[in-house]
Amino acid sequence: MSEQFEFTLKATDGNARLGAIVMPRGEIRTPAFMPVGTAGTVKAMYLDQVRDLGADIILGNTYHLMLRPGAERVARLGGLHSLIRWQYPILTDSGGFQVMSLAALRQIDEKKGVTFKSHIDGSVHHMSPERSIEIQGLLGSDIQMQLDECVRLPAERAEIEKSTDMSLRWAERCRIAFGDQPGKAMFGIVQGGDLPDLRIRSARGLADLDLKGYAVGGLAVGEPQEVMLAMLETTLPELPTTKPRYLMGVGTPDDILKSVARGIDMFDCVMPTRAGRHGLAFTRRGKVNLRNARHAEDLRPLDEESNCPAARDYSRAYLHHLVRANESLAGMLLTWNNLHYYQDLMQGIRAAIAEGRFTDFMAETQESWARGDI
Ligand SMILES: CNc1nc2c(CC[C@H]3O[C@@H](OC)[C@H](O)[C@@H]3OC)c3nc(N)[nH]c(=O)c3cc2[nH]1
Repeated sequence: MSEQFEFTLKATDGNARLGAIVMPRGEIRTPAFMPVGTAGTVKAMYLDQVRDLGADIILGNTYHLMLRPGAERVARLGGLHSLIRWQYPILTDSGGFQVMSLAALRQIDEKKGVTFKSHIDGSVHHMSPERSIEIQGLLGSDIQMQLDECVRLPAERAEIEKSTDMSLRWAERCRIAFGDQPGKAMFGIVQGGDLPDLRIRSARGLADLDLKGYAVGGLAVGEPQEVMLAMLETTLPELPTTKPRYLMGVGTPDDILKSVARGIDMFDCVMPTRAGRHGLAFTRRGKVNLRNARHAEDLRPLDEESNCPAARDYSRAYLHHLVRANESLAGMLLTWNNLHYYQDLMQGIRAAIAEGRFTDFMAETQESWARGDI
């Protein structure tokens, strides 16, 4: 395996970027959608299916994996890649976000980091910036995220400023803890809430650390889409064009199109997998809720023109039955359909940027959704 992490910008179309990250475990074509594999599995999917759909990289999550099976245990078992049988790149989040959204009894101390009780068994855990990087190393993560604090919106300026400045200092500690690991990368995470001056301060502070990549955090936390997009327009010009930009937790297909148009290279979101488990299908003609009784005797497939068997070969009537019966196969087929739809969208985005027709592609895609599900 080569010891490199090389991002190449191949083409631009407006602010939309076509690129690739070459790493020892494989190449990541950007704009990329990264399926979420929080606890070492992309729920309801076999990982060779995930790969066949076009995923170049999947996500793992430090918070979940440190609690179960445990970071040291994963290391003793040979690391995440061999344990879950995924030989390609893995990006792991640092755990801060899940601590704030899942754990009980959370305390944040700038020096010590976060102290929290496991939502699984109530055990108490401490995670400093250094420990988060150590855990991600034990997991064998290829792209590691700094420990940060993601401020929920709406929030007071004072709270956002204090948290953003602390996350910036934690980025420096994580960079030191990460050290020099050829072929791996540590990304900083831009915070700043919905305040442009703090977004700029955070982005410039991280840019000064000369990291291998930059995530835009603190978004997709309930703010309106226009606020998210405005923060991208404020933040992205402050980040180096030669490094990948990753918008955390985003998003719907429409979010992705509009964020690519503003210069984002990487996305992750539980939407396609979680929605699939709840009976919701993403299609070229918009979303279809298979729980709805109108599908009960509809023998049409989700999309007769799709090359995904889950979209092409099963009737809506059968999918409706499976969803209503809460059968495992419902989540399996709809997750398969949804991840196929997302990766097909990303492939269409990459081709459109390469051919200088991204604006038309975006408009045609949005019009197709608007025509609705005939
Ligand atoms: C949904 N919106 C959203 N998610 C977010 C996540 C979790 C993504 C992580 O959460 C898991 O998916 C639920 C995935 O494992 C992913 O890993 C990177 C964030 N993580 C960090 N460290 N900092 C942020 O500012 C942040 C913002 C987010 N906004």
